[in-house]
Amino acid sequence: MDKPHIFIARPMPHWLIEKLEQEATVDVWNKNEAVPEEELIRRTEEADGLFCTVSEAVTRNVIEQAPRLKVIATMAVGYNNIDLEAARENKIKVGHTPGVLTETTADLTFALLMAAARRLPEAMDTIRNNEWGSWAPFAFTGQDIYGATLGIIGMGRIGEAVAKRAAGFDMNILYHNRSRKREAEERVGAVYTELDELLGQADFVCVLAPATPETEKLIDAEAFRKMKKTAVFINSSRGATVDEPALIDALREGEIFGAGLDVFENEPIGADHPLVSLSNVVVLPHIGSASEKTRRQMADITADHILQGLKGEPLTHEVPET
Ligand SMILES: NC(=O)C1=CN([C@@H]2O[C@H](COP(=O)(O)OP(=O)(O)OC[C@H]3O[C@@H](n4cnc5c(N)ncnc54)[C@H](OP(=O)(O)O)[C@@H]3O)[C@@H](O)[C@H]2O)C=CC1
Ligand SMILES: O=CC(=O)O
Repeated sequence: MDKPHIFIARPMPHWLIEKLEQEATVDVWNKNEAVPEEELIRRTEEADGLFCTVSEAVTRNVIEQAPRLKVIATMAVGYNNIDLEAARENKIKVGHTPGVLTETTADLTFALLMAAARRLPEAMDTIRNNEWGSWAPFAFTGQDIYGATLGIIGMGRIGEAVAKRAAGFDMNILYHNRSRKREAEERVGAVYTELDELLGQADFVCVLAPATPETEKLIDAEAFRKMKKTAVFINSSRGATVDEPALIDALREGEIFGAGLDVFENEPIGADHPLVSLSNVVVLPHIGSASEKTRRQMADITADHILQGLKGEPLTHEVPET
């Protein structure tokens, strides 16, 4: 019998390809950029397994033109780029990587919070540009982190890990979810609030809810108006949760103090993106889970999901039913 066939949508290390080649033939997209839809259709039409990332739009169009496909495994916890309904209709299993990246992403989210609050990139540019004159009493004054109020929208795995870090800074922690998470309240001393109350009280507003139809542009112009003028907005979930033009206006007009962003409405963004030229914004290229250890583990789990799917076995982390 012919070996099954796998398409991997990114360059991957040899050990991972060799692991998959023991069971299948493997085709790899050798560019570090999203596979365009037409190419994705072409490369998956004969595939039994698709190994993808956050950047591929795995649409109904792609899925319906891949009659052999049994498993889609994304090297990410978020799966908003995959048409789950089309996958279910076509009896394709979908796997993701929850848990393994939680602490690494929480580290990055807290780093963004600190960098934006204390204006680190802006201050560093002063030295890079040879503009540091002397110690100046009111140069680069930012917002205090210690003892401030953190509002987390989406108190899931990563939200709670961020709250744990915040507790070490004696922060007051507010959170908003669709449902209360009483265990988290006990573990990190977080207080459940309605969204509007959180927006009005928080010194730091941090979005960690997934991109869903319900969270699309959840943070809009009105939400920014409700925030303190000294508030710092942090987004390391997905760009779709924020109305980006409204964020740009809020930053330009001083409705909020600053922002730390790891994700954007349309990724990648370039140097000409309006958010990049704003001095009160820290921008990162979607690197939340990017530690060497975590990315290796995510790749390995994703490869396991592919192999499990090819054998018709349950996936270790199948995406939850919605
Ligand atoms: N920047 C990066 O590199 C990374 C980004 N991410 C992003 O972080 C997200 C969260 O990951 P993780 O913590 O593991 O996921 P979880 O599923 O553990 O947490 C998500 C939380 O969001 C809450 N939520 C869902 N819908 C809403 C809503 N409409 N309003 C308010 N809260 C909501 C959920 O609670 P409830 O159901 O009660 O509402 C849940 O507690 C991922 O989906 C991904 O988009 C993840 C990893 C890396
Ligand atoms: O954005 C990354 C993810 O794991 O989701």
